[in-house]
Amino acid sequence: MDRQVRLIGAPMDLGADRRGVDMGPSAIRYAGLADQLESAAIECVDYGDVTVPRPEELEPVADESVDGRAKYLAETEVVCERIASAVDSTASAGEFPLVLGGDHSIAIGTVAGTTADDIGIVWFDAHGDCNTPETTPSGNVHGMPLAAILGFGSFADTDWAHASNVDPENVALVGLRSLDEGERRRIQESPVTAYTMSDIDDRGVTDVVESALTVAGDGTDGLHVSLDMDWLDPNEAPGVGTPVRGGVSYREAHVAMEYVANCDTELCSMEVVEANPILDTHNQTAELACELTASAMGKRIL
Ligand SMILES: NC(=[NH2+])NCCC[C@H](N)C(=O)O
Ligand SMILES: [Mn+2]
Ligand SMILES: [Mn+2]
Repeated sequence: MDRQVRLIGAPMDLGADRRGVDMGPSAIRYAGLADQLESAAIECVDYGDVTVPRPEELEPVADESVDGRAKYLAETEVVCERIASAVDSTASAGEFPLVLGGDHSIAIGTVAGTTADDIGIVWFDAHGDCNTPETTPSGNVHGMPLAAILGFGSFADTDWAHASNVDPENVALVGLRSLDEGERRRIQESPVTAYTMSDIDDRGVTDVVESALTVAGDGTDGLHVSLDMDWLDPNEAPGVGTPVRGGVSYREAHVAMEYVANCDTELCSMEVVEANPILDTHNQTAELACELTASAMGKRIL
């Protein structure tokens, strides 16, 4: 990374069922992200956290049916606008925005803040995150951010979420192994490219990640990388709210991030999400989040 990295904390937990993921940014900082970047000669400055309302402070939503379909969507919009503005001013200052989650709903804000005309996205996740308020089984917005960014279902008219600079043709999901029925159909019907864990089993992680980077980088002028810690196997990353067996290994995750760092298309933003210290073992998941982002920023073994 040739630009200074600006850390933006997004202590967001309104999109997930489990409390504690709001402590992700502190846990990742505590694990030593700034030091790791600096030891790899990557300059780093900490912007602090964007403000997120706590669920206890919020008025219960009167219309239960709306609330049930996408919980805290109005509050998510407010938080995502704050994240977008932090990302936008970071990019405008010539720095690189690295957003620390928080649950995955924050990705809507990161992408909304990107300044490139055409961006591609690589989404490393066990889940598709392509539910809409119409298909969600849980009502949790962290299961919907990619659908929101791509304007699926009723997200088509939400201009705070639906990103005009992202063509679904330039979006690749990597590592899928848990899909709800509605999002499975949505992914099959859309031009998004999805690589499941079976593809990684068959082809190996480097081949899959190379293809994903080509999908996202071809004809675009910026690359956004979204790293959900539940992409990894729960043995490596136990501190996540929605763990799914059969994820990538420690080394597979590192090599994937090294490929991200070497990609020809310029990286324009990244977020690392879903690390939840309450569910973790000795901060193992946040430490891994920190190591993997350092690899994506260009840290090397030798
Ligand atoms: N970012 C995540 N961890 N998402 C998990 C989503 C789980 C499930 N598919 C749902 O929509 O509720
Ligand atoms: Mn996930
Ligand atoms: Mn996710």
